[in-house]
Amino acid sequence: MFAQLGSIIASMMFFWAIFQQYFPYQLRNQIEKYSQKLATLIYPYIQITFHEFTGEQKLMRSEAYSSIENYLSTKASTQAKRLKGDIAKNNQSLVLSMDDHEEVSDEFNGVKLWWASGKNVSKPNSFSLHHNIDEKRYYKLTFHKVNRDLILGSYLSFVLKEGKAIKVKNRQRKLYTNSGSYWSHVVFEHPSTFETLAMDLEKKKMIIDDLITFSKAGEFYGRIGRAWKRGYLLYGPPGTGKSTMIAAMANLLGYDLYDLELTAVKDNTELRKLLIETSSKSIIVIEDIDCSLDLTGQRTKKKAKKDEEVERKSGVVMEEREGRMSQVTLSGLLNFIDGLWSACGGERLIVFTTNYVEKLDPALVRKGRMDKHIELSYCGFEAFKMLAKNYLNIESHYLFDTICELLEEVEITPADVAEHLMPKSSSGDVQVYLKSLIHALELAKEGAKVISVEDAKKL
Ligand SMILES: Nc1ncnc2c1ncn2[C@@H]1O[C@H](COP(=O)(O)OP(=O)(O)OP(=O)(O)O)[C@@H](O)[C@H]1O
Ligand SMILES: [Mg+2]
Repeated sequence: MFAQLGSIIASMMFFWAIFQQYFPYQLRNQIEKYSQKLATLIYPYIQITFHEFTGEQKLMRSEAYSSIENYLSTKASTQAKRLKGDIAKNNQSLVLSMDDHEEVSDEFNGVKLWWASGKNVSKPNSFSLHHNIDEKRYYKLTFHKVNRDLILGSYLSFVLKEGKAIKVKNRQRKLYTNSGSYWSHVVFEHPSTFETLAMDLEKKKMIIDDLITFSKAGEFYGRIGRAWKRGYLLYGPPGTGKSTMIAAMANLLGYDLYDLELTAVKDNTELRKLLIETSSKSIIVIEDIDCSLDLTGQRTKKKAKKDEEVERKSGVVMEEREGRMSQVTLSGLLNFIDGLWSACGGERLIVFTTNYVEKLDPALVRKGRMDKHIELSYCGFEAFKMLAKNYLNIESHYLFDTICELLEEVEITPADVAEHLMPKSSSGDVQVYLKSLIHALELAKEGAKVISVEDAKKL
């Protein structure tokens, strides 16, 4: 009934627009005033329109509009008959929104309201080179006037918040790397998750809990007057899953990753600039912190040639590359972590990785700076079972007992185990993979170092 009433009022307005020019100015004002009053009397609904584009030139896409679009996407997919589909998030999931001139209803605290989508089409400018028809989309919210306070207050802020949260969930995450003093990024599409990460189950659960608690604790950090940040130090031998875990963290929280290459940063000023440019909801990663920073805080500018040669041979990453001398100091990094860092917004994790935790300066790893120290270690039986499940899709096998015994005596990294479990032929015989692993473990037990698959084959 009200829809009809609406259209009657609309047509009245239309005729009014045509005839008003024939009325004297004074009278026109009076008529307008009373007709508005009459309209609100018989039409007890309030309408709010949210246009897609805002700003003076109407070029800026309105944030409210896109939040509403996201918020309505779930409602649209169950209620609307005509939908628009679009691809989002790593080109994998489909995002649906309602097509033009569709309507969906919503309920908030027992109050019913309606959202309609619409568009205004204006004729193309005949002088314009582009004969695109100018379409201006909008969402219109209709609700009863008795609910005005509720809708304008809590409902709308609820919609905007929900919409933003959905957007964050659907957005494409990015992996940033620094080359000199600026960041460049690619789409972050690492498949690693905590489910596929092989490690002690209890430890894994603790880390996940810690991360989730952190991501939800914005209000808490604000209340106790601390910056919303957390530092992790991941340490352990190469191939134990430090980098893999960082990717899993980013996937779990939906954060962007900033992979900071300290050796490419010229000095502390440049470091500060880079770190300030990072956005919130991000993880800043400094890999192999022991190699990228001279931890005495004093940079050795000239190295004896002999030393250099030794380093090159042993494959140690050098701090000076291609003749570039990085002047970033430990104190520069620490100052940032404690000082400026705290001032520039929240929801940031900083993760350091190292193979040699004992080499790090105590100042860098003390509590409060690095809140959590996580050791990633050699592959235990539990971790092996997880890898076997992921790689071979088996939960038990008669060879597991042998492997369990061997793993207790031999130190082998998850990366090495994974290497043996990788499918190498189409037959995919589980036994062959497990035997190859047992063979490697036995050899290692006999005193030889853990050997790779290739070496095992040669033998
Ligand atoms: N705990 C693990 N769970 C599952 N896969 C793992 C694990 N550890 C290592 N891997 C596998 O081994 C490969 C190497 O691991 P990763 O790069 O994470 O090691 P890392 O600890 O970062 O080593 P480095 O200290 O040399 O940087 C990964 O591609 C991953 O597939
Ligand atoms: Mg790594």
